[in-house]
Amino acid sequence: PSWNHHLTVVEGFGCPNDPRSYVVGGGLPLEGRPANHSRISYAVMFDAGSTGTRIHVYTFIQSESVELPVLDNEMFHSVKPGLSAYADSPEMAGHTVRMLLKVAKKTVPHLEWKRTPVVLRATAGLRLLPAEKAQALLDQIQHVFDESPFLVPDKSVSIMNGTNEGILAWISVNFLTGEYSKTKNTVGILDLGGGSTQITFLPKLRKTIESVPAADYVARFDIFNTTFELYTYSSCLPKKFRDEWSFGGLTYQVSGDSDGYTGYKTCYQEVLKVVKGIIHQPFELEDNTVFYAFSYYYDRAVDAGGVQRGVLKVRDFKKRAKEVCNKMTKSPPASSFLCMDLTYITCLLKDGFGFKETTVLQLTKKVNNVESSWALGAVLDHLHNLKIH
Ligand SMILES: Nc1ccn([C@@H]2O[C@H](COP(=O)(O)OP(=O)(O)O)[C@@H](O)[C@H]2O)c(=O)n1
Repeated sequence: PSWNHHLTVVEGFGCPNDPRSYVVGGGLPLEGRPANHSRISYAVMFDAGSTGTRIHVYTFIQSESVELPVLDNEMFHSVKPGLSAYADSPEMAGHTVRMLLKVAKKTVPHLEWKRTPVVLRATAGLRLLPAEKAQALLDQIQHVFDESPFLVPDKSVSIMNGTNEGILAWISVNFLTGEYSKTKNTVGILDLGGGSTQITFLPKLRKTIESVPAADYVARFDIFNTTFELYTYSSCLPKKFRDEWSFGGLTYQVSGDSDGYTGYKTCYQEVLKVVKGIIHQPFELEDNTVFYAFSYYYDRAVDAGGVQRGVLKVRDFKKRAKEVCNKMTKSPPASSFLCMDLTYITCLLKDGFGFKETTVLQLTKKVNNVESSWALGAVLDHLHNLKIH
């Protein structure tokens, strides 16, 4: 199979410097596209996350000879807060999705609307809401989709489980790095969201698969006549982000304990209580497996001033956590949750998953200018039915 990964930014959407929205494109020059043997198609995926709702509009070139399509374009736009903030006013959730659909209408040519699928998958935010509140939000969105001029497939609006989030993010990143076709060099993924965290990789040793504590740590799916067998683990962990934390229509005031101890060591002991023992440590986390870490891993590394050319060792998180936390004992911090978050990440990586301090992580927001998220994998699964089980 041939792969086209030459994606370049060609046009901004909305405000040109707005990091929440952009379009990438490039791919093959138009005159280079074989007219009879390939066709252009579009797909719309909504990521209803705990901290925001995002729309991805993908343009694919499908040639007859290649099983998977070539990604030509991604139009992306995001809004805050996430849909769970509208737990008591579902019509606001519908309004959010209706507004974002305007992006799809601008991107997809009019004639293609009725052939273009629209799908929404919700993650931790809706998973954590009472079932009837989450259902009211989903019903409202289904209604907006049904009213739209796009193709609405069966089960187009649903809550996705954490395991699928991990697998689909793995598919996305390996599709974008082009590592699918060379199964030996696939990269692992680490995702840390507002309400859940995932680790997924292709084990090199049989023992890693054999030593999992439960069957749902292993995911299988078919692509290119190969069955991939991945180690995947998704965990939902209590977290204290922000000084005011809103969820499901309630706002929680979060404050420090004035009599409590401060500093990295004490903070680490506290975080350890949450992480230790509840996360399975996979048998192998070999130094030669590259892990791509995104979402909060990336955001917090940037906040800590620690991303150098996108590469960071586990011990760099620890170093920055120590500096930030120990400085806090002397003067008030610039960002009140940075100490806690960096300590949390260090603890999750070391004592949670069992990474070595020397493990190198590839911190990334985008791969080849396309958002690193499960959304692309979810579209590929939808279009090609990868039979994940
Ligand atoms: N396309 C995306 C999606 C999420 N994110 C970041 O990922 C973090 C949390 O993601 P999320 O709201 O989807 O959380 P979960 O619902 O997955 O727990 C935030 O820092 C987002 O800004 C991103 O950078 N790009």
